[in-house]
Order: sequence, then C-alpha cells, then structure tokens
Amino acid sequence: MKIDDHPFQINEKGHLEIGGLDTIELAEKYGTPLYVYDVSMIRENCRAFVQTFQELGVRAQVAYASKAFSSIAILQVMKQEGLSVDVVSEGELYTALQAGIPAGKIHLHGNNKSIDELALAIKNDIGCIVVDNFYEIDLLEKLLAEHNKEIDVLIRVTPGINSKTHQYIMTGNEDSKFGFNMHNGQAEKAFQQLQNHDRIRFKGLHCHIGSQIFETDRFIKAVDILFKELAEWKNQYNYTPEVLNFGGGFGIKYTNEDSPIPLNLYVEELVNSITFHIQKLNMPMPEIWIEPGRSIVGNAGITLYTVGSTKEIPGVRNYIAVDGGMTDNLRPALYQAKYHGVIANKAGLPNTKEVSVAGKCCESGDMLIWDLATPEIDHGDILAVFSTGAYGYSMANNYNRFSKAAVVFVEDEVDKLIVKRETYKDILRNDLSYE
Ligand SMILES: Cc1ncc(COP(=O)(O)O)c(C=O)c1O
Ligand SMILES: N[C@@H](CCCC[NH3+])C(=O)O
Repeated sequence: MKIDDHPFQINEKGHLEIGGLDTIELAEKYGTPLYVYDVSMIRENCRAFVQTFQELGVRAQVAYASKAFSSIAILQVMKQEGLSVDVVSEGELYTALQAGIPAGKIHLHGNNKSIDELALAIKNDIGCIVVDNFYEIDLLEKLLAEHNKEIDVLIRVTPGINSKTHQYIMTGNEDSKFGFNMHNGQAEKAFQQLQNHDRIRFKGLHCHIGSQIFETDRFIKAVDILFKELAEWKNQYNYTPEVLNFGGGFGIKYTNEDSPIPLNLYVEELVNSITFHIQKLNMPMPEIWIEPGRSIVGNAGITLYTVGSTKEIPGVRNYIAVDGGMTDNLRPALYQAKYHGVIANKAGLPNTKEVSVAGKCCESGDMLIWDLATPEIDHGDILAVFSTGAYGYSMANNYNRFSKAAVVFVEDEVDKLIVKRETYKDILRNDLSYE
C-alpha cells in the first residue's frame, strides 16, 4: 500500500518501509534524527532526465545540482548514473573532486566566486565556469593568464521572469543578485567581451529561473526570451550558441497541495520549444544542459525523528516535539515550506488526532509541520517526514549546538551509513581556549 500518495509502503507490522526496509528498525539501528534515502528512486529520477534526452535524440548534459545534497556517496551515485555535477563553492567543488567526478564534468556557479574558488576550478580544468558578473570576468582573465590556461564558459543571464515560487528561491527575476540582466544590455555587453576571447572559450548561455516550479510555461517563457536575444546576436554578430543551459528548478511533491508533472515532460516541453526557435532561426541544435537538484533527490529522502514531549492547549493546539527541527530541516523556518509526515510505527492505524510538530530549538518558529493528522501519539513514537531529500542535510546547521544527523542509503534492501552522525567532539573541533 502506498501512503498518502508518497512512494513508500507499509509492512505487515504496520510500519513505514523505505526501499523494502522497516523504518523503525533503521531508527533503532542508527538513532534519530536520521535522514534515509531510497537510492533506487534517485537512480530512477536521474534516468528519467537522461533517457528523455536520449529518446529525443538531443545532445545533452544533465548536471546534478549538488547544493541539494552533497556528500561523497551521493556524488558517487551521480557518477555511476553518468551525470555531470554543478557546484557553487570551493567546498562543493572539493567534494565533487574527492568523490571522483571527472573534472571535465563539473560546472562551477556562484554570484561571488572567490579567487581561491576560481583558481581551484582552473587548476583542475573543470568542464565549465558559469560567469555571473563583470568583476568575475576580470578575475577569470587574470587567473587564466597567471595559470596559462583556457576554460569553457557560459554566461548566466537573468531573463526577468517572476517564477511562481517563494520569493527567496526565485532567481530569474529582474531584481536578482544572480546573472547578467538581459533587458538593460548587460548580457550583450558580457557576450561582446567574451565572444572572441583568447583564453575564455565562450560556449553559450545559462539561465535558471528559480526552484520548486511546477508550471512549464515559465521555462518556455525563459526559452522565448533567450531566443529573442539570440536572434539579435545572430543578425548582428552571426553568432549561434554551442550550449544552452536552462538550469534546474523542477518542482516536487511535499504535500497534497503540490502536483508536479512527470520529469520527462519538463524535458520534452523544453526541447519542443527550443526546436521551434532553432528551426525558425535556421540554427543548428545546441547541446542542451539542465541542472536539477531537488527533483533528483527530494522525494527519495525521508527524515525519522523520535517523539519526545507533547503539549495540549485545549481549544488551541496539540503540540508534539521531536528530537530535531530547524537544525536538520531549515526550510519551514526559512520559506514557510510545508511538509507531510506519518507516525512510522503506526502507519497502518486510522488518524484520530491533529497535531503540530515542533522542533527542539529555542525558537518559536522551529516548527516542522502544522496540523498533521495522526493516530493517538505516545512518547517514543517515530515520526517520518517525507520529501526531505533536498536542502535538508545540505542546509543543516549546529544551532543550539545540536549535532548534525546521520545519513543512511537503502538499496536492494540493504542499508548503509553514508554520513556519520556528528559528535559533540566534532562540534568543538574548531573551538580554542581563551584562558
Ligand atoms: C543555478 C542553479 N542551478 C540549479 C539549481 C537547482 O535547483 P533545483 O534544486 O530546484 O532543481 C539552483 C537552485 O535553485 C540554482 O540556483
Ligand atoms: N535551498 C532552496 C533552494 C535553493 C535555491 C538555489 N538557488 C530550497 O530549499 O528550496
């Protein structure tokens, strides 16, 4: 049986399963809070993107946006699936290199790349740098000359689209910290600067309109806006792009309010609209790149918590508190993001109560779920929160000096610890005495 439209089963004990394993046994074995991933779902998501491009006969690169969840093990899965990897910092770049991702398949982003970040990318001959601003172009020119190197580059453009998502995760709007603005001529100026550069091999354009977007019309609009500009550049400079990167941002289901479309449809609609434009402009089909993060790992991950204290305020609200919160999942506090969950050891029982799930940080805003229907709750029950695979562990923090939770992979009914639980010694490792 599937549970509440999430792709997980309930076993004969009435416990929630992930990847064929009992979540209660996993919680006992590894402790809570615990992030658990069904790796077969991650692979399925990767393949949905890669295979759709193959079926359409379009040359493509699917780069996993590692900001969604970066660790050695997850990047090894991406390598096995043949994906490229997008990084936005020296730390993410270092992790990708350590995970054995071929440097040529790494793309570096960032609106304020440091000299060290750019130098590490250049020294390792990574596949592509997505330049974001004029200051970065200057830095890049100096560093390439210093290292006597060349590198492939895309220009990140901002098409001026308000994607229908939370303001904090919109990136393609006019008033954005990211990219070269298309309407005021900055994108064209960057293009003129890079078009015939001796060390910067200008490959094409990059555009990412935001995250957790369901409507394909926003992506299509981005394609239309890019091609309007490309039509002018073709006329004026006889330019045709080798690569067009349309970023990530494909939405996933967190609660029943979300209705994502299948991943292949995003690709199909994107390719259809690009095909329309290149035929109209009589251009060769560029290589199409995308960089999904959330849609690859989001639904494949759950978080397990142990229920501790409860508080009933008659006529107001029933609180249950768990042993994690905004330290392992910042998204509700940061974006008012909504989640769904289930009492994993009572997953087969009817719901008779409504509770709100609080974390244990010293913050009133540290709430994971408001108004969740559950059976009667006992201290020690295990709560599973769905769809925590993206931007959960990667945005985890040590507020109130909580240690970061462990991460476990499940595949072929075998569980494997892939990130150890932080210890209090780990938390103190950089503290120095002042006595
Ligand atoms: C440039 C860029 N690429 C890719 C992504 C990945 O987005 P998502 O995880 O929504 O697919 C992001 C995050 O929004 C981004 O900023
Ligand atoms: N961290 C965000 C998305 C990342 C945005 C990246 N540009 C989230 O949890 O939804």
